[in-house]
Amino acid sequence: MIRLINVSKTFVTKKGKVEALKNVSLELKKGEIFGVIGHSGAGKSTLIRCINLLERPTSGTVLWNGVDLMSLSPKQLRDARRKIGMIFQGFHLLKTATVYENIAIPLKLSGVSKKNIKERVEKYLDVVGLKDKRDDYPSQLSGGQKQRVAIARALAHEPEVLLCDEATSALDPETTDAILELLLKINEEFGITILLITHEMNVIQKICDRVAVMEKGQIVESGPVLKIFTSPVHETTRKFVNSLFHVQLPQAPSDRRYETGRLVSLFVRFPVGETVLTQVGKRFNVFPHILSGGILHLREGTLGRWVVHFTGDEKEIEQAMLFLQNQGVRIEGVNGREDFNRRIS
Ligand SMILES: Nc1ncnc2c1ncn2[C@@H]1O[C@H](COP(=O)(O)OP(=O)(O)OP(=O)(O)O)[C@@H](O)[C@H]1O
Repeated sequence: MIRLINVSKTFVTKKGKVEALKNVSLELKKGEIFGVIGHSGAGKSTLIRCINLLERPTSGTVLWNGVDLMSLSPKQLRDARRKIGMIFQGFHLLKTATVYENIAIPLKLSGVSKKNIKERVEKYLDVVGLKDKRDDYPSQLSGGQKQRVAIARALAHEPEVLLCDEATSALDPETTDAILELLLKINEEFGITILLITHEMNVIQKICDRVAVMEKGQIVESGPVLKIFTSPVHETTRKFVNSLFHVQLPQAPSDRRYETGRLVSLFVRFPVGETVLTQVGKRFNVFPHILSGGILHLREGTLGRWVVHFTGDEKEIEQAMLFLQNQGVRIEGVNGREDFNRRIS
């Protein structure tokens, strides 16, 4: 539905050139929620703004349902943009207009009939749960309520895609969860495709189907969320994934407690994860001790990541590792302790 092909964006500033995007390619599929994560300055905002040409790429192609957006006339581009809604971290509401007017005014400017405006505003205020706030002004609303108004305003144009530019970054964790729930509902009930950018891995975890990790203007890794969380390859991706599991690794190699046995990090999908360590304990003469880790609920399923110290007979431990691998568990040596963890082939 949206395809970026080798998109680059260079800003020319007084201090010199800034390559904000370097040959970025990605495809957004109909009906999915796609997340782009990266640290500050990675190029996320530039990327999302290039999708609807709020920022014109320096080179490359932006395809919208097969049409090159950069080849369109201003009128054609305006029409295409109506199908691409956007919400922002700072909400961008009109301070002197009521909630109702904030949604109605852009519809009026787009030429929607009076009757339709009323119907749509009422419908989408209901969808975002703000019916009773229709006559309030933005200054009377909480951050979460302001973002709901912005979402209703975007939905009122009945877009095919919703672009979310750090939509939850200004909100507290509880309000963030409520807005993420709302985005999920919009995706499921109205079939609206969502592309969001964020620097928070929990946003990716909770609602995304696929994710791309950005660094220095490039996508360094991308794929289905469950796969990326189970087997992150790039160092930046690993750090983002670790940030969610709060995995604490034993200090290596000075800690003598782990000189015997096997110290490993396990990535386990559920339902396998529910029983796999109990099975290991029963089948083999080994004792697994979980040192740290946690369980994450992703849109696609549940994933556990544990740092486990296995003690017991060395041959039995080897068998247990093979058993775990056969159950689909990914086993990684713990940082700096690969010498203790003989390679498992
Ligand atoms: N209009 C601009 N003029 C000059 N440089 C810019 C402009 N917009 C962005 N940049 C630069 O491009 C790079 C990428 O910025 P961008 O805002 O896209 O990153 P980001 O990942 O969204 O970061 P943040 O999360 O902090 O917003 C940065 O080095 C930034 O300073």
